[in-house]
Formats: sequence, structure tokens, C-alpha cells
Amino acid sequence: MPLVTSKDLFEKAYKKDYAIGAFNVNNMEIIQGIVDAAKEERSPLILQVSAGARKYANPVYLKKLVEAAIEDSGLPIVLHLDHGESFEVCKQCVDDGFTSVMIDASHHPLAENIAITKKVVEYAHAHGVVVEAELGRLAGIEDAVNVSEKDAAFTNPDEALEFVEKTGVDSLAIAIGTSHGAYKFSGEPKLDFDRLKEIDHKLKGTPLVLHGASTVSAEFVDLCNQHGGTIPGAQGVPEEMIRKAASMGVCKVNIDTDLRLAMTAAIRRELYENPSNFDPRKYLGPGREAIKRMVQHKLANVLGSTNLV
Ligand SMILES: O=C(CO)COP(=O)(O)O
Ligand SMILES: O=C[C@H](O)COP(=O)(O)O
Ligand SMILES: [Zn+2]
Ligand SMILES: [Zn+2]
Repeated sequence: MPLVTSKDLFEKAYKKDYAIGAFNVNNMEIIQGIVDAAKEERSPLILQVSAGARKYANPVYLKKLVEAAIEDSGLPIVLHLDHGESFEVCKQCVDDGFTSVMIDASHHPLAENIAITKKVVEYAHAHGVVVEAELGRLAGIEDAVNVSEKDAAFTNPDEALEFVEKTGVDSLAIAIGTSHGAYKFSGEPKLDFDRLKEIDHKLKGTPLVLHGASTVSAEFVDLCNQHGGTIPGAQGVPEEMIRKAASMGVCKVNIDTDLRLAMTAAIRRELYENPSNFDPRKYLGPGREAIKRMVQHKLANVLGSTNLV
């Protein structure tokens, strides 16, 4: 089984109201933990690489590791560029054999976002690669104090339709109240589902993408804090909200923070409880195992993308 694009995966996910998990990968243990979980659940996967990941682990290594994961698992796996910041970075990844790229020009004015995205779509499609783009601003949205501020940051449904029609993009990342990292809400978690419904209605079948969709489960935060960590007041998107989004046109759910927390919690506990150990396998192994358990739960009980392969 070679690397696949997300086209067919999203089509089925859209119709059946489940979502494909898109997990950020940075090293071998993270990839193995995710893929072992997907193997048991028979789930297709999107493994995504950020600019930070490319810098940390030479992308040549990451691509080979993902190819090894496909060989080992036989699963359909998409290799995706997360938050590509320019046409050049997206082009590089297309040329490197990625099957999906994200162009994130969401910080530019609409016309410019459209122009940059269109250029990426033209190049990628000519090479059989699919494109995700972003409309709306994610970071710091929870700090918006008034309605007009929120309205300016969240994805506008009419602009979304114009954007998709003019760019020919394959999927669209939207801003409805999520944000990256472990501190998503200072009070009650809240997403703008009315807006999601309107966007989905206008776009009539374009797969939507939810960034900043980690749950930040108390189990991992507490484990970190009990073993020397300081992550006070971390809060994520409740699982039932992700389930709801998956039933409303969201076909791709991005998860990085939950991987970081699961792995760090297990490693912290291991090192804390075994201070004389200096064999990395003895803490990276439990880190990998914690990722596997977390991802398995996510695929089976939150995203619903199991028994598909
Ligand atoms: O959106 C993400 C990667 O693009 C990750 O989101 P989290 O920080 O919620 O895991
Ligand atoms: O979108 C953000 C992802 O969590 C990737 O994070 P990173 O840029 O630190 O690799
Ligand atoms: Zn963005
Ligand atoms: Zn993101």
C-alpha cells in the first residue's frame, strides 16, 4: 500500500459522520504509537508534519519512517504538511512526495489568501496532491471580548463559499473557537456550532478541518503535575464537542497537544519512579505506549473512524 491522498477518506467520512484523525509526528516513537493504535482499530490515518517537525527531524527521516509504518501496518496513510507558510514550502513538500499539503495564508487579507492558496492548488493538483487551506484566525480567539472581535476572527460563512469556489481547495480549516496548545479556554469551553452549521450548509460537501482539537484530558495533565510538571489550568475541547463537529461536516481533526501530554506524562512518571534508570528505551517505551492508548481511545470513542480497512 503506497501513501494515499485524503480524497476518498474524506468523502466517506463526510457521508457517515465520522472524522479522520490527523496526528502531528516528530519522531519514531510518536509514529509507532499512533500507527500501532490505528492498526488495532483498523483506522486510516493522516500523519502530519509541521515546519517545527521538519526542522527537528530532517523530513527525509520522517518520510522514511512513515513509509516504514505503511509497510508494517498495511494501512492507508496520508503524509500531510501542517501549516505550510508559503507556496515554496508547499511546493517543496509536493516535490518530496507528500500526498497532502496545507497552505496557511489565513493571516493575510482574503484576496491574498485566495491568490496564494490558488497557486498552491494549481501546483499540487498537477502533481496529484490535495490541498487544505485556512480561513479565519485560530490563536487567541478565546481572548476576544466582544462580538465584533469574535466575528472578525471566526470564519465567515459567505467568505468561506467565495474562498472555496475561487481556489478549488480540497478541504477548509475553519475557526469556530478552538486554538492550538493546552490552554484553549479560560472559562467554560464553547464552540460556535451555529457558525459551523452555516459554513457546512453553504459549502455543501467540502470537507472541513478542525485545528486545535485536542481534549487535554485531566488524566495526563494530573500525571505530569504529580511528577514534577507545572501545567496549571490546562483545558481542551471536550470529547462530545469533537463528536458533534464530526457529525457536522468536519472530516479531519488535528491532534498534537494530546500526543505531547500523553507521552510527557508517561515519561515523567517513569523517570520519577526510577531515578537510577538511564536507558532511554525504558522511558521512551512507556511514552510510546501512552500515545497508543490515547490514540486508540480517540479513534474508537471520539472520531469513530474504526473498522474501515
Ligand atoms: O491543530 C493542530 C495542529 O495543526 C494541533 O492542535 P492541538 O494543539 O489542539 O493538538
Ligand atoms: O499547529 C501546531 C502544531 O501543534 C505543531 O506544532 P509545532 O509547530 O510546535 O511543531
Ligand atoms: Zn492559521
Ligand atoms: Zn493547526
